[in-house]
Amino acid sequence: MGNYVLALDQGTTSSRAILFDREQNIVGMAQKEFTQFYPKEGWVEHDPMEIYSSQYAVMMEVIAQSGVDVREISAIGITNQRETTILWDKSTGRPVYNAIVWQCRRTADIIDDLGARGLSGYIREATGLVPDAYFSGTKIKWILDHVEGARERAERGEILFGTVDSWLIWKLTGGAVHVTDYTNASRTMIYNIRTLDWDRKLLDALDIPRAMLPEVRGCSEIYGYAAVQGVRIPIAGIAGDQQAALFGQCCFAPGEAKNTYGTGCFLLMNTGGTPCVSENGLLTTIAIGLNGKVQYALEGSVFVGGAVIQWIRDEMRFINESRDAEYYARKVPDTGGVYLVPAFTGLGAPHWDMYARGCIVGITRGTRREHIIRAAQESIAYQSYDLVKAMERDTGIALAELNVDGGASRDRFLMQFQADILGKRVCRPMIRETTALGAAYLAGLATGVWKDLDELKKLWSCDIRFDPDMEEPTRQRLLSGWRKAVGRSLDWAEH
Ligand SMILES: Nc1ncnc2c1ncn2[C@@H]1O[C@H](COP(=O)(O)OP(=O)(O)O)[C@@H](O)[C@H]1O
Ligand SMILES: O=P(O)(O)OC[C@H](O)CO
Repeated sequence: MGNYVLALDQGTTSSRAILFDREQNIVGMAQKEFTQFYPKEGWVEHDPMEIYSSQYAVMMEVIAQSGVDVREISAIGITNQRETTILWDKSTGRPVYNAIVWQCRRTADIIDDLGARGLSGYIREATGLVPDAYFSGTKIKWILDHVEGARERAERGEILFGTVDSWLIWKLTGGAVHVTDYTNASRTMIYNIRTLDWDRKLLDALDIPRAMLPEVRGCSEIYGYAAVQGVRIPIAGIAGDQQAALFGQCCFAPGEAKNTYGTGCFLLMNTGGTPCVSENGLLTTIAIGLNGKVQYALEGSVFVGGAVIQWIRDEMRFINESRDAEYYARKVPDTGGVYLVPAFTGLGAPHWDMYARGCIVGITRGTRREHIIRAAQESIAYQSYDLVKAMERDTGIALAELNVDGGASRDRFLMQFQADILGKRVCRPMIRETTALGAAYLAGLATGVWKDLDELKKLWSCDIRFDPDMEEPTRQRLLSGWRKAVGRSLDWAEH
């Protein structure tokens, strides 16, 4: 058995590969951004071939760069942007359409139609999800409806569906394996999280043939082998990226939670072996499936988190690099009363408004670029605040502190503001790449690199703590402004 585990982390904006050793040290890391397509207002697509080629390139790069002999790599773990939907031709391995990305709003009317047919309650009950264009189900239907002959071919099993994990495994195994795991299946809106099977009623409602669906497996087992430099490496772990981060933060027990600041923000709490139903706009989802048993989680999903910094950088051109946001935010003592609500693709939890759109309010003659940059950063923390409060109301558990990770968690201004606005300590772990670490854990557990969860927990440690330092009246005043600003963005787009 080798001494290394390779994690492939296929995110919304980039593909990453990270090589870990047994002591959980990062031995090598490679990352590649890939193209985002916005063919129409509110639509978001990726090229599945570019997803695969960028992921394959970083995998090879990290191996070459680390100098590790491939025979020393025990296993590959896969983690991925969730819900993003890919359909491909089984015989050629070619996608039949671009990947429809989780953020894409094009299927909002299909959701409205399901609601009109009285299925909203059933969707919540069976899948744990709030009916929304976010999830894969309506995206599959859209492709089947719009690509000529696709439904008939899917019925014959000639066209396959997969989330990004399935797609990567299919490609890496040379078309031999068509699987997904419980966590990714739980994000499709066609998977029943209680019976642990694809849901017949929802498949019928969306006219999705069962023959095109992958087999759903546990998160830590050998699914197949990838041939790398002539060596067969087992692919032995799969989890959607948010669940992988929860696992990578060692939130193995009920009540343990983390918040990830990536493209979006995702707060997940492990709720144990029975699904916990939210009354505050959170999702019930599968946290992990190990040894034939699943654990559930409550999740708050915010669509635009770190992505608002990219928008400030790429569309507004206020900054050159994401890390400059912190510098400019600190140049002003506050936002001067400005709020930015980044409802660019609607609002997720706790509002679930597909027709909300972004707004900047409170602008005066004195508003400067710095104020807007700071308002953008603060919006990430306010949205996360709303998630924490919803979760505390649902579970009756007051979080003692917030465990954080993800690309935007390196922004110290943001982390301090998060602690201030929450009135809670924020704790950032030594390894911020917890998503990849979670995938590595799953693959390493399946192949004997690590013995059990206790061994993993022993090696985990918090690196930096941010303690709250804001007067209560200020906190309340800022939060009340945020609530007013959110009100302005709701139900904006025509429908
Ligand atoms: N120094 C920084 N300050 C603020 N935001 C950042 C910084 N670095 C990265 N980000 C944001 O973090 C996000 C990328 O985080 P990452 O965890 O890599 O996301 P994903 O897995 O969604 O691709 C981007 O949206 C980016 O704007
Ligand atoms: O790519 P990320 O890290 O923003 O994660 C995307 C989520 O999985 C979407 O649900």
